[in-house]
Amino acid sequence: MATTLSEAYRDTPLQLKHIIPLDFDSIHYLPESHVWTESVDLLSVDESDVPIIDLHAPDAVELVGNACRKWGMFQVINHGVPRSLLGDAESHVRRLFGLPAHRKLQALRSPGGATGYGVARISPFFSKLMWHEGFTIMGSSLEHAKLLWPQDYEEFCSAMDNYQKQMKSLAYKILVLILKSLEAKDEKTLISTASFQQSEGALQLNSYPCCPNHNQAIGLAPHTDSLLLTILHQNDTKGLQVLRENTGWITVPPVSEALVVNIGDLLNIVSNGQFPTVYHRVVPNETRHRFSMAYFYGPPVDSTVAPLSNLGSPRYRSVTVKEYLSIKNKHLDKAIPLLKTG
Ligand SMILES: O=C(O)CCC(=O)C(=O)O
Ligand SMILES: [Fe+2]
Repeated sequence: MATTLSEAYRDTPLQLKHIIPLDFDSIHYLPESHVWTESVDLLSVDESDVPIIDLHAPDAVELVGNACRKWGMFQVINHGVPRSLLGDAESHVRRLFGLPAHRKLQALRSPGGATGYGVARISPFFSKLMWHEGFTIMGSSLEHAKLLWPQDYEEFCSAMDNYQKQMKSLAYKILVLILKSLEAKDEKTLISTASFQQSEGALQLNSYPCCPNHNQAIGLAPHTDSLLLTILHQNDTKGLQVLRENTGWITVPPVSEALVVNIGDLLNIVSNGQFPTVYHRVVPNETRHRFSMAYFYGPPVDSTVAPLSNLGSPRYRSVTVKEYLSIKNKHLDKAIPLLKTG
């Protein structure tokens, strides 16, 4: 039977501190466990020229290709996702994270599990904890939504289903543009063999409450996303930053109407290293509560990903999605270098 994404994400049981977020309602200082000054360089540049691409522009393929090569990310406008749908999903996210801590803990991710309420999955790789709480959905959110709102879960589930459906179809459109920009001769083969139409997706809801002493805290530690690409909606509060060689951390400003697209590790492999995965992080804000919704899009978990054949001798070995996720779970940043062929 085909492996599901949530099976592939299940890992060895974690310590509770790597599952249970802080009770942000009752804590009004930055605990020592969350002070990052020694381990993270928090220097950042505020102005940003992250590309904003109109998906209907006649030269969209070229713009997308250039952005992937130079930035590993971009923002898209004219993407066809109705504003009302984004607003509706965001209001459900606010409602979820606005619940008191004891209610949210009803839907806590299980120690070896992949979905539900909890801290970021990358947490065990860092000695300090992050100023963040998350909620992960893979497929239906029913199981955990019922625990949060026993009488009143349907609206949340249907908003999340709609949101995922829209994101999946947008992700597919963007992927096709990206593959065209690589002049993928075997684009057709790639799409049909990996049956990207039957792709896998996961939705990660993120909340970064107002943070005392925010200059010493981190919302989400530097990381790359694992699948092909990520589509991110952020509320009107900045915090997302991307790492640029020779410049440092650059803020990706919230642009109303725009969605952020990040290249993930699997696309780095498919592009034979032409599109590097982008390192990104989130810095918390002192006075504003930030929310985001990240949709991770990838091929079916049992399918194989390899550099496209028209892009020269392969710099990475081929790997199944399942195997890649298991390597990433163990090695985080070292996962991609471990696949290098030469
Ligand atoms: O909150 C954000 O802007 C980024 C979230 C993110 O990077 C993730 O969920 O992987
Ligand atoms: Fe991310």
